[in-house]
Amino acid sequence: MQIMDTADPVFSTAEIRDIEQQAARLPKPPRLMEKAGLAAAQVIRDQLLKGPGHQILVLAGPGNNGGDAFVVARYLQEWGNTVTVVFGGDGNRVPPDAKQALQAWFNIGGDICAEIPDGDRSWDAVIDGLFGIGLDQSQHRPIEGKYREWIEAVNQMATPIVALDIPSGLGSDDGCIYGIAIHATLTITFIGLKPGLFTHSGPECCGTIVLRDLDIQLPAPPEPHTWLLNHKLAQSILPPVRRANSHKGTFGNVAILGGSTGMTGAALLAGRAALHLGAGRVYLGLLADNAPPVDFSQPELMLRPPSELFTLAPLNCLIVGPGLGQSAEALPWLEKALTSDCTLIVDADALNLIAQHSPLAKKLSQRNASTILTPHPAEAARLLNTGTAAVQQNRMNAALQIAQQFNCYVVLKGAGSICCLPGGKRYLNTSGNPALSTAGTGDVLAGMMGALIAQGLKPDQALLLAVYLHGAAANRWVQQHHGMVGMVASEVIAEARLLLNEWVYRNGINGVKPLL
Ligand SMILES: NC(=O)C1=CN([C@@H]2O[C@H](COP(=O)(O)OP(=O)(O)OC[C@H]3O[C@@H](n4cnc5c(N)ncnc54)[C@H](O)[C@@H]3O)[C@@H](O)[C@H]2O)[C@@H](O)CC1
Ligand SMILES: Nc1ncnc2c1ncn2[C@@H]1O[C@H](COP(=O)(O)OP(=O)(O)O)[C@@H](O)[C@H]1O
Ligand SMILES: [K+]
Repeated sequence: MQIMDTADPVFSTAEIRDIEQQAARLPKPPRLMEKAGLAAAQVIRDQLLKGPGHQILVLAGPGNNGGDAFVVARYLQEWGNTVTVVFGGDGNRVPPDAKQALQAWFNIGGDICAEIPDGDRSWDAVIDGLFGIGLDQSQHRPIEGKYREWIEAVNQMATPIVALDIPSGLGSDDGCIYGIAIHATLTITFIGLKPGLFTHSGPECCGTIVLRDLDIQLPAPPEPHTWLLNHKLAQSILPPVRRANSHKGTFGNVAILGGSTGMTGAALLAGRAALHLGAGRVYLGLLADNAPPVDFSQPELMLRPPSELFTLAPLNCLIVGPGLGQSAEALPWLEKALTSDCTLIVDADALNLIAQHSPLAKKLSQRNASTILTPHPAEAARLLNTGTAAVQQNRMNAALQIAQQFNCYVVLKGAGSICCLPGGKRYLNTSGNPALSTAGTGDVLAGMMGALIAQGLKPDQALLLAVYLHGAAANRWVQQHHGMVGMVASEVIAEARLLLNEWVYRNGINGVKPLL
């Protein structure tokens, strides 16, 4: 199994600029702004407004994003709507393409306003063409003044908002909000997908995302380094259907090291997740003084003293961290885990201990077998010796740095989790929701990953499938419960098991013959 190479690429702002510049150097350069504006107007007409006769408010900014807005305004007006354009720039100082688009808007009798018209006029749609990928992301310059007021005003309207290219105020590379951002119903993005649409505040600001690639044909398009982790990709890395002639050894052994006093639940959750996602055998080594000898509601789990984990028949995956704690007692166990020769998943306090003890960090980066690190943003900050805010301001970069520093597979968790492979390839997860913001869901993710490794998936496959499946399980729960309140980590396990079975056995249950 190889991770499919037809996955959807995601491009940084620099890569999008490179594509634009290469297109401009073609013998017959495409008129990209005209194409972008027309494509967006068609989506708005066909998918949102569904016909003419609408009142539309268009916000146009000082750069080429404003140019796109003028083109959209012109088409929607020509197609029988009443369009009001509010323009914040200086008509003489806009870039050349935008100037042409503004002139074309004037040529059909269009007008511009300097402010959103007062009064209780009701709009059928607001088009946001204030800022696109040209938003200044270098100095964290916030949006202020009239642009801020306009964004505030339209966000408060109960009107659908369509963002052109990216919601204004959202960083295309990092998903950060620069002071304030448009909360769009629909984002029509041009040329390529951008990371900021999918991580940090991106999922909250973008609404539905539609890509219009503008059909740019380049002789040497840039090689993507980032892809979307979506349903299509997840379906390409499923474990195979089970052979009839199998036994528990076929589906591998997972062990979990953690569960100090007061935190045994974390290790139990990881163990239950590993069991329910299909591992053949699951062992737990609990550090707690009075560790229970058995989990009575999950007696299939094999509870052992931690030392026994290292004497077991070959392990396919060792998970260290859930409920491990940061005591002096935990340290030697972590050290032992780092020297193991099976695939290792390092989670929770194991990450915190590595951040505090440089010999452990060294051992980690020198491991021969594969290692997957699963930090949430605060754990990532400790590993990088920085603050959580700094990690969140550039999640893409933080994930890459950790992967490179420790030569590991990484998932940087949180809204729009970022998976990074040791070579630097990144995948942006599109599943999941805030119902997951509850204790224990990270332990469940680690257990799910371990189960997939035990069943034969490679570390990159197990990482990507577990992250997507975990979010998809939470999405399914939310649909069934009509909201996001009160899901508990154990419920993610049940939903994930159901989904995985549906995906693997979508063509029926192989090997089971109907009764005659
Ligand atoms: N260049 C091209 O070939 C194409 C560009 N397109 C559009 O052009 C956009 C990029 O255009 P630009 O590079 O002109 O950039 P934008 O139009 O996104 O923004 C740049 C303008 O915003 C101002 N600005 C930046 N940060 C600000 C802040 N925090 N507060 C206030 N003002 C701020 C800048 O001074 C500049 O005037 C894309 O997102 C896309 O919408 C599309 O038409 C497709 C083709
Ligand atoms: N708002 C959210 N949107 C999407 N996923 C989320 C959100 N909040 C939390 N999650 C996911 O839930 C899990 C939480 O993990 P973690 O913080 O380690 O929890 P714990 O340590 O309690 O097990 C991660 O997989 C994270 O990506
Ligand atoms: K915009």
